[in-house]
Amino acid sequence: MRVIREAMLADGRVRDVRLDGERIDAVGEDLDGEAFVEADERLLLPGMIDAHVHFRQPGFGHKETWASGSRSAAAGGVTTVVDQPNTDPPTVTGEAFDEKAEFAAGSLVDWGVSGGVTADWDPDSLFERPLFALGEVFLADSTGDMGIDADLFRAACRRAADAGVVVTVHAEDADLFSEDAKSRDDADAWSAYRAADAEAAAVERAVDVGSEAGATVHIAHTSTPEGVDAARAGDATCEVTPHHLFLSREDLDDLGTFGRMNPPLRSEARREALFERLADGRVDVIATDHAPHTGDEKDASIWDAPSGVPGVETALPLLLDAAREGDLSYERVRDVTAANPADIFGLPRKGRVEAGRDADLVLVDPENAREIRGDDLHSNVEWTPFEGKQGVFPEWTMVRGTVVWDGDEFAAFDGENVRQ
Ligand SMILES: NC(=O)N[C@@H](CC(=O)O)C(=O)O
Ligand SMILES: [Zn+2]
Ligand SMILES: [Zn+2]
Repeated sequence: MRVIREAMLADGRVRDVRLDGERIDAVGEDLDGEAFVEADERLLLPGMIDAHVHFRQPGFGHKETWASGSRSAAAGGVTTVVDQPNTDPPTVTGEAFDEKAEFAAGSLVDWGVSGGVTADWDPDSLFERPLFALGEVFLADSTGDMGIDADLFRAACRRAADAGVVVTVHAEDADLFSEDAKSRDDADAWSAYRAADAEAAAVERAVDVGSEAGATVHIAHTSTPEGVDAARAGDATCEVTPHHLFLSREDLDDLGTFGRMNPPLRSEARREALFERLADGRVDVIATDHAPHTGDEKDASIWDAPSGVPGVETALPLLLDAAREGDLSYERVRDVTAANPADIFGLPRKGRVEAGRDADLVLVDPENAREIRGDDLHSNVEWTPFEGKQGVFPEWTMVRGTVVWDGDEFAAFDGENVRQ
């Protein structure tokens, strides 16, 4: 059996990790076996589970494909991705799920597909499929215009509760958007329009409706400290994106319409308060909301540009750089990128460097930071909102025992549905 020798784990222990095919066989000292990698105390982490990506197929393959999106994931240390339902057709029927699953079969990393909710969804056929989660359920319109009303949300929560499936929620309350901002045409107008207060109000409603229905609620891309606090107060889990942790309204002068996304960038004070909640354990999950649009599409007025930014390849590198700077512990990085999403979404084989789990692993030299450049990334869209920031990228990424990215090239590998 192959052994990764003397790897530093997130908690600081130096251990050998022995692999048996697709699984981790043992974690210990001086393990027998054939040396596969001398880690020399470089950091070995469980691969990131990115519970929120938009890989765009079927329907929008000019923005991203499962092939390009999953290569980008692998190069960023992500070993499992979960796709969202705002494709064409939207993933709101069993048949649409099957159509997307055929595209997903071309993924280089393991994957899940969530089912969505619209007025013409078909819950009976949808819940027959191996859904990763129900969601993201859009309480306000975003890309794809899948916003739904309160009654349908309640009904959807009941169905999810019956099926034992987690509901993931895009929580913004459009009634609280600030119409005044519509007279402006600068990039910051989007942040003024989709006001910060509109998030916590929607989170509160979502956790109330969810608990009444007996559903387990997870708040997607929580962008404000008030939103995180409301989720915790209501016993919901929450995820936060890298863009809301590493960018704020102050960056919009540079980003222009490329910095438009939902929920939008917030004030620097809110960004700092969000980061504090990441560092101290109040944030459960980091997920990217990787939402690529082409440069041509983004190059429009603030009211016409589509919402969303890519991020699947830069999330772990940005977090590892924050850890290198001492702003975050490696244990927190491990928990929010792997251990917690595995627990919240029920993936017993993923998320930890532990005997019996899948060998989904990332090796990094924690001091080796480099500049993030859109040109170096592997998404189909050749831009990043994090251009010029520092990132610590993986030396290699392994999915179920196969090195799918060796820092230079991708292997041929078939990712599998984590729900099957
Ligand atoms: N976040 C975004 O601004 N856009 C997402 C949709 C979404 O997650 O709301 C997209 O699919 O483009
Ligand atoms: Zn969303
Ligand atoms: Zn999304």
